Amino acid sequence: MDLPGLSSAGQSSVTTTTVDLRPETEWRFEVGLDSIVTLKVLQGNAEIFGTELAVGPTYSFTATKLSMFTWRGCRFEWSGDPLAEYISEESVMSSYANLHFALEKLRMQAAEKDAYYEKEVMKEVDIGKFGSGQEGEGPRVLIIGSRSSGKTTLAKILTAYAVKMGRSPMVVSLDPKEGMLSLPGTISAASFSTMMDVEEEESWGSSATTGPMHVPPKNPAVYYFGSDSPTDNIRFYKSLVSRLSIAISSRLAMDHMARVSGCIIDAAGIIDQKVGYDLIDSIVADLSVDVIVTIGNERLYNDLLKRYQPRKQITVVKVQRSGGVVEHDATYLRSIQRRMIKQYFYGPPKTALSAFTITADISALTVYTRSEQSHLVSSSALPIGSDETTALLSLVTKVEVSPALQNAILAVLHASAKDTEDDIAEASVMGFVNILDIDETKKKVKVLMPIQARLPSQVLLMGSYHYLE
Ligand SMILES: Nc1ncnc2c1ncn2[C@@H]1O[C@H](COP(=O)(O)OP(=O)(O)OP(=O)(O)O)[C@@H](O)[C@H]1O
Repeated sequence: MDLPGLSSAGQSSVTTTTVDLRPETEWRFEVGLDSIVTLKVLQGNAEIFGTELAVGPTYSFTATKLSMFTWRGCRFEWSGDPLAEYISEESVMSSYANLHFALEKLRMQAAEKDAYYEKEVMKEVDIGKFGSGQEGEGPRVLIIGSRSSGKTTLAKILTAYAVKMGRSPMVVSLDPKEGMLSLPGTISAASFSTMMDVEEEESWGSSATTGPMHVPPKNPAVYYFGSDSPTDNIRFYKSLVSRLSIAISSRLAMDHMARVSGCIIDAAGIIDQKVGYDLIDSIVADLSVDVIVTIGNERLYNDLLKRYQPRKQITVVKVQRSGGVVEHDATYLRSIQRRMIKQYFYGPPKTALSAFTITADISALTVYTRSEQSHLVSSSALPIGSDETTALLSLVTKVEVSPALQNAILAVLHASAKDTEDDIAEASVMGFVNILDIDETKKKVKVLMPIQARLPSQVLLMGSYHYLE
């Protein structure tokens, strides 16, 4: 019998589907921006991109494309309105697991050497010198493939498996359009020692540059490139990768666990022979890469093999592309980026934050943007004897705080207004703000911040991202 006012008539019933997933198969599903899919593992073991799901709790997903894989089989139930869902028997997970074990072997060797060095050599060595390329360092793995080949997914799987074995790999995202633990437009690195949040797969979970969170935040080193593709300004991009590599080396020098765990580097999908190979070269050199993994591209694999195999310390391997990888079109990418920006200020649905607005004097802010790369001065136009690099325009240029900045997302830099442009171009990111309003008459600017605080630095870097609620 229905209670008055609580009639079941007209209620939409939620259909739950129970599925038995056979060993070494995966359930792939896509969830749209405005829908939710929930799933619960009832028995057996299941993981999403290497991170294990617990038996019992309900996980919910929105705006994502994922695969739940099982090694030994599982029973689960799901409900909701996915854009697509199917079971695939053709998983590439065992080849990814083999790659993980090969890397693990290198980590074990590194740990042995590191223990010897810690004991025998460290007494006499300044710890600051014990950085990149030294004995006792785990593998530095660079993942390369064409766009939508599953690079980020492989990076997540290798990270999750390493963490499961008690490692703390330094994960490096060099793909600005994705923004690992940060906003789109950034490149970043963070040591991962705890499980990833499977419900926040697209952004690798939360970071300390976001507001307060329910899972322990990672503390990434972040640099702001300001747009989606490294080719938008190769010179600035390369300079930031160099800066990031210095930050990584100094973090590794201080962290024994991260040092022997090595680095997992997710590159942007630029692999054409002209710009792409040059970029790969500079990443390999800057980040002292010693293992290159190519995904599903025979020509790329062979080209890189020829290029790097003769250098004995670099190993080039290939793995298959998963048939489950879904291409992100431009509209989807923009929606995901918009969602990441919104969550940065307002929190994810399960931990809503109250963003905070402050008003500042226009004169108090110093805003920069990266210089156009077309400003590069040709050496033939330089006076005889001058060096091209010293004659280049600075990588960043000051911009007026004007209504053109309305809705812009600005990176708050670890910098002071007195710093030179060269210092500003190398500064890392503390967090982000959103310009809500600029009143030129009153000379005031309204700024949205993720937490209630004073603006921690008045030096801001503008990119191409805007946000309007
Ligand atoms: N086996 C799978 N089943 C379902 N979805 C998958 C699978 N593997 C990857 N995906 C999804 O496919 C999308 C693209 O994968 P991913 O981001 O790893 O590729 P990428 O090579 O890094 O892409 P890009 O070149 O755009 O950076 C992601 O949304 C990811 O979650």
